[in-house]
Amino acid sequence: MKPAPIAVALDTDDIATAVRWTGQVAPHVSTVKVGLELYLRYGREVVTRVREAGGERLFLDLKLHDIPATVEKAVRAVADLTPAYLTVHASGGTTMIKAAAAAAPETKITAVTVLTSMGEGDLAEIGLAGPADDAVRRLAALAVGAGARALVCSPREVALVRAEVGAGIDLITPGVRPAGSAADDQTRIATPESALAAGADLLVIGRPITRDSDPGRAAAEIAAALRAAG
Ligand SMILES: O=C(O)c1cc(=O)[nH]c(=O)n1[C@@H]1O[C@H](COP(=O)(O)O)[C@@H](O)[C@H]1O
Repeated sequence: MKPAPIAVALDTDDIATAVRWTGQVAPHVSTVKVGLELYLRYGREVVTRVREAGGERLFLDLKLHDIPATVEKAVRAVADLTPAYLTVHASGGTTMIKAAAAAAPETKITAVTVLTSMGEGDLAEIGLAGPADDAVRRLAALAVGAGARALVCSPREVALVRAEVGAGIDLITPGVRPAGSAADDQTRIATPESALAAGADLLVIGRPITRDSDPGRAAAEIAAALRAAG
């Protein structure tokens, strides 16, 4: 069976746990995501170990955001790991995103628009009053213009981002919660089925899978629900 378009967020500070989760979920999902918690502790070793455990297609979520020269060198430092996706913050601007894209031609530089944890109050506090939509749309257009080949936004903005950037750009949505699952620190959320129906290409799902007593079963259930809905 074709694996579901899900990237499981391996958010743990323990490499053995990340390897175990990967073995459990890999038969059911297309991608695994290594983020800051794991990468900052173990570096490239974790990428090797996760791949050995079956997590061949890698989403490296380092959310880079710095001056263009520094981001370019940081991207170059991990380019040989050939992640399918590598994140930068879209708010780093055009020159920074261009530098990232030039440094890793084989990887889809993935621009994070507005974090899915941010609600209207958080946005107002940093000077982005109103719903997230406008900022997400603006940052999405800027990032694609600068060479980003994938975007991260919440499931609630997928349709408007697709209308803005068209086909050919991968739209990736965290903030995914199966019905009845705790929201945790996520604010702009939707169910897996509705994120996919809205046009997402890849759903990032962490705790609803990894917190389960059987992450393999949890991933298989969400994958089956997506197949049934599609
Ligand atoms: O870039 C990301 O992956 C990301 C962007 C964003 O806006 N929101 C967001 O939650 N993420 C990541 O997606 C994952 C979501 O995990 P859960 O909330 O446990 O499903 C975490 O690893 C976050 O770092």
